[in-house]
Amino acid sequence: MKKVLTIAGSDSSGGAGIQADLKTFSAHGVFGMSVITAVTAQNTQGVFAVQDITPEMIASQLDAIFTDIEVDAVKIGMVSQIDTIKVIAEKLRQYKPKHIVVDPVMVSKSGYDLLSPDAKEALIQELIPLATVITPNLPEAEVITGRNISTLKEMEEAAILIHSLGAKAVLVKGGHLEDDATDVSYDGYEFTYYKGTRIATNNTHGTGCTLSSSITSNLANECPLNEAISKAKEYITLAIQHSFSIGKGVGPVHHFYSMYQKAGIQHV
Ligand SMILES: Nc1ncnc2c1ncn2[C@@H]1O[C@H](COP(=O)(O)OP(=O)(O)OP(=O)(O)O)[C@@H](O)[C@H]1O
Ligand SMILES: Cc1ncc(COP(=O)(O)O)c(N)n1
Repeated sequence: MKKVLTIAGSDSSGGAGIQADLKTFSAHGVFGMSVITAVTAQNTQGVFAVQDITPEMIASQLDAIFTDIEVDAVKIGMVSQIDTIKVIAEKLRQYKPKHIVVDPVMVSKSGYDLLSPDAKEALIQELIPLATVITPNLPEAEVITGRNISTLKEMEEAAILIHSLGAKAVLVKGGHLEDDATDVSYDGYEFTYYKGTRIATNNTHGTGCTLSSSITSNLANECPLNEAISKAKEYITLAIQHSFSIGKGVGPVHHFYSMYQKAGIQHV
């Protein structure tokens, strides 16, 4: 069984962060491990408090995993602070996992800063050069490039710019577009388009975490990058189609559909 690691924050309500990542890993049949960077008190309505884990504790978690277990792919989500980013980058440069998927989480769907504003530059300089693929949504791509992005053409231009910062490939996600939820990737040679019809639902908590964890699982399972992304796009589309309301705000996506489907069991 392939072994995958998420380095991310905990979402107490289970829709995003570490919890979404581990659910996605299980649904893909890979063995999930986690390094927790921050604990958030959040629910479907908002983020109410954040406690960052110390850089020393993050380093210890990474050492514990990498000195014992061969890791097939890593995903990075919420990284919170400059020192958190620096220690993660240092350890990943030391242990050199084959695949690193960077989801540059900045602001939650509910509008809370999950990345300290002064840490944006560190994320760009330290994590982008390590990325097999980086998966910004439109607001994140705007912060990284300093440009406004609202069309497919502007998404392509942003992908070229972010690629030039050192990522091997870039996937600009269209979840925040007005029309279709089409994503575009660029690997330095060509663009690939992942078409998605917009699903009319408010329950999209953790879509980005789920997509990046699905890509990570597929890379661990030795899919070439474009196939890893297109399978992940199918997975997130099904997960959004089967999302549901819990609580009073933005509900989570459904993670077990592919398992039910494989087993021939009706979705419940
Ligand atoms: N309403 C929707 N219908 C269909 N696909 C969607 C919808 N919303 C998002 N997606 C898709 O979900 C994936 C994640 O994109 P999105 O832009 O939502 O990421 P994100 O903003 O980083 O998510 P999050 O911040 O919740 O982790 C992309 O493939 C995007 O196209
Ligand atoms: C710990 C953690 N990581 C990531 C997100 C982003 O997800 P969303 O944009 O859906 O709020 C989050 N809310 N919490």
